[in-house]
Amino acid sequence: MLEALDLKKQFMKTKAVDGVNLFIEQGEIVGLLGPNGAGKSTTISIISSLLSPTSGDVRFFNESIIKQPQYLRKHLGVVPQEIALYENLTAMENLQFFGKIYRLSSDVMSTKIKEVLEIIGLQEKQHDLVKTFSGGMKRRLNIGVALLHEPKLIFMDEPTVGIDPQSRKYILDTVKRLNREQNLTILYTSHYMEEAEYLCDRIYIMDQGHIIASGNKNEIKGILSAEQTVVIEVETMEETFLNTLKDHPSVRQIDNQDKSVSVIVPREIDFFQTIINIANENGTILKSVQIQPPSLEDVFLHLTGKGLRD
Ligand SMILES: Nc1ncnc2c1ncn2[C@@H]1O[C@H](COP(=O)(O)OP(=O)(O)OP(=O)(O)O)[C@@H](O)[C@H]1O
Repeated sequence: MLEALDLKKQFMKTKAVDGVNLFIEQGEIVGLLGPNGAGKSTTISIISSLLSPTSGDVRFFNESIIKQPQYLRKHLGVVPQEIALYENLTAMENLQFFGKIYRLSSDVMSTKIKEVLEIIGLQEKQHDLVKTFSGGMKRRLNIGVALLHEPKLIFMDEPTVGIDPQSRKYILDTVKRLNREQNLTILYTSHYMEEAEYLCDRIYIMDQGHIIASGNKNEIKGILSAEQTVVIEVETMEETFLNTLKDHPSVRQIDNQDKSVSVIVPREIDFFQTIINIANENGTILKSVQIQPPSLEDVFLHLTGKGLRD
């Protein structure tokens, strides 16, 4: 359906996008994941035809969108990272305003607005001013605007940033439902690996302008198939415990959050006794030690050396 071929975008000295190749098949939910500044938003702007690449091409149903963006624009909905709504208008007035921009006839507009309000669950708030909405409700309306002209393809740029867990779940379930029931194709960018695990058929992981891994969830986790994650919960921990683990020759990666430490070590190694010894020698009281298969977050850490939310 859509293909990006060797995309590059340079802003002065910054190579924001540096040779990105990706494709999206009809009916898929594709994840584009990466930390801040990885180049996700720039990639989305280019493949939405809002920004020209320094070089490379984007094809929508085999036609270059760089020469002919109109066909893509007709069939594409974009949910931008920044909320793009009029605060002093009601939800209904916002939808009507954007409906006019899409040049919907008044009959089509009222049917579509009704449908969209139901999808985003804001029927009861349709006459309320947007400035009275919570962050989650604004995000939902932002999605509603992108659905008005019945797009075939939708790009969502971190639609769950900064909202409460209930709205987040609502948005994730709406994305799944739109894909399943309306065969909407979705490109979804996020910092959250668990969202990608829940939603996406295929995933691209991006860092510093490059795609550093791609595939379905199992293929990506397979990158760490020779390794295991040991999750250590502690009652109390001395700094030397962490430092000794960090310096241990079998430890490939270590991540510490509060009273939990997770280390990636080769699968064939029995690390259990080693951890107990290091804890005893460094005044650390263990609560539990568990061995887990690698998560997508572990793969990310392994590939980039940093957490997705760093
Ligand atoms: N208009 C611009 N002018 C100059 N530099 C830019 C511009 N837009 C983006 N950049 C730089 O390009 C790089 C990639 O930015 P981009 O916003 O695409 O990343 P991102 O992965 O979407 O990050 P985030 O998750 O924070 O939105 C960053 O170093 C950013 O500072």
